[in-house]
Amino acid sequence: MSIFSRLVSIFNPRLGTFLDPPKKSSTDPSPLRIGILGAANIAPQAVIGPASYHSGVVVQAVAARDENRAREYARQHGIPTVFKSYQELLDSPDIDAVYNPLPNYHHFEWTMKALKAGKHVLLEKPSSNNSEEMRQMVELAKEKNLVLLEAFHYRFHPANQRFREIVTGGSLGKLKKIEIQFTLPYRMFPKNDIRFNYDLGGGATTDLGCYAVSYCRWLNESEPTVAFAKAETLPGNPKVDRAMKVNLIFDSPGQPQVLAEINYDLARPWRFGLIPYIPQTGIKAICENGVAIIDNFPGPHLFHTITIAENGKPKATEKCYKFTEPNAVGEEWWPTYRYQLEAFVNQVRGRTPQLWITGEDSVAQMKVLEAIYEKSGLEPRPTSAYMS
Ligand SMILES: NC(=O)C1=CN([C@@H]2O[C@H](COP(=O)(O)OP(=O)(O)OC[C@H]3O[C@@H](n4cnc5c(N)ncnc54)[C@H](OP(=O)(O)O)[C@@H]3O)[C@@H](O)[C@H]2O)C=CC1
Ligand SMILES: O=C1OC[C@@H](O)[C@H](O)[C@H]1O
Repeated sequence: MSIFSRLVSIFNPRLGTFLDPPKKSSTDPSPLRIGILGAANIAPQAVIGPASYHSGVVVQAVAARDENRAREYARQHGIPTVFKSYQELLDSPDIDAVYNPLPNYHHFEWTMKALKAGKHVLLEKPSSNNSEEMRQMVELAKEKNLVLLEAFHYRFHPANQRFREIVTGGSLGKLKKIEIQFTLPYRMFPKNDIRFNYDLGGGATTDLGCYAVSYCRWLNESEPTVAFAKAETLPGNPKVDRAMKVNLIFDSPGQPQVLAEINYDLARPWRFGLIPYIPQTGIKAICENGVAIIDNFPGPHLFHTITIAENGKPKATEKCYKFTEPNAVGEEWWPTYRYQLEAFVNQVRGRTPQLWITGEDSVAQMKVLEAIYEKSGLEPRPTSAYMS
């Protein structure tokens, strides 16, 4: 245990355990063997860490464009096998499932190739660069009877499920308006980050906006129209949205119209050019009889508060790190990604996961992202050259 996690443990045992989780005491005799495409920054958080305390999974291999990079990454993260290329990993009979955290433009090609090679795929968000790409991936996964999951990890965490239950559960009345902020300060990502690269499918909409859109669609369980979308771009980078303000309208028969006001920014300029703003990651749901707020919806395992202000009642707050149902799986310190991995493995193994994101959901999601780019006047993200 590092000195840092020891110190954290003293003040917050839950966070301390999250930082230094107990290793699994045993591994299933035939665990799901995951291969990672690319020595990606996000993989330790999203898969390698969570797999280290999931008895049904091992991270078996990594492949990178540069073999030495893959070797170093494997050494750092204790991954037993290194492949010289992504295709070599896909061709291996020792890999059952693939985690695809490549830049968005490459999601389609390498997911299609993985499915063709008979591998299940955990695919990073956004699933693709457009709905046609995702439609083809979903079709192939179905044809091959393989699992394909867009990694919207936030949905699997009890805090977000609890927030949705509060908003849609009835006592606050019907939902009328949603406000979402997802902003990160300037310099959080370097200028050459994949997020600012049009050819790789970058942009604030594909990177951050996708969460906001996904959340609103989940709360409404219907598809919106894009009423307004105004982009801000970086100097010299006119095709990439640094930030965007978006209004979505959900108009379901028999329901009040719901307006979603969304604001996201990948590099929010500093106050007076000197002081970085802290990240904003909050959602406010305004209903007929009150308001509910969740802060930190993308990373509720680190911290979060759900605030409920029902008309005529004192304001209440809740925290929800664990499901309360008697047979529910999970620990207070589990991150969103661990809950997601649980669902992915259950689905592959033919056990019903507690929550799932269907391929159809991910296709519809991409339609909204396309519509946002269209409304804003920015070009659509480029379709993969691998598209037949
Ligand atoms: N679920 C979540 O919480 C998060 C999800 N993401 C998603 O994960 C994906 C990867 O993000 P992140 O880990 O930050 O990205 P990285 O910058 O770490 O890139 C991931 C991999 O993409 C490959 N790559 C990088 N640049 C290029 C390029 N110019 N051309 C071709 N391939 C390239 C590299 O593979 P190689 O090692 O083989 O060279 C790299 O390891 C994105 O889709 C992003 O949206 C990102 C962060 C959080
Ligand atoms: O969760 C996230 O937060 C930061 C983003 O840039 C990243 O891509 C996203 O998935």
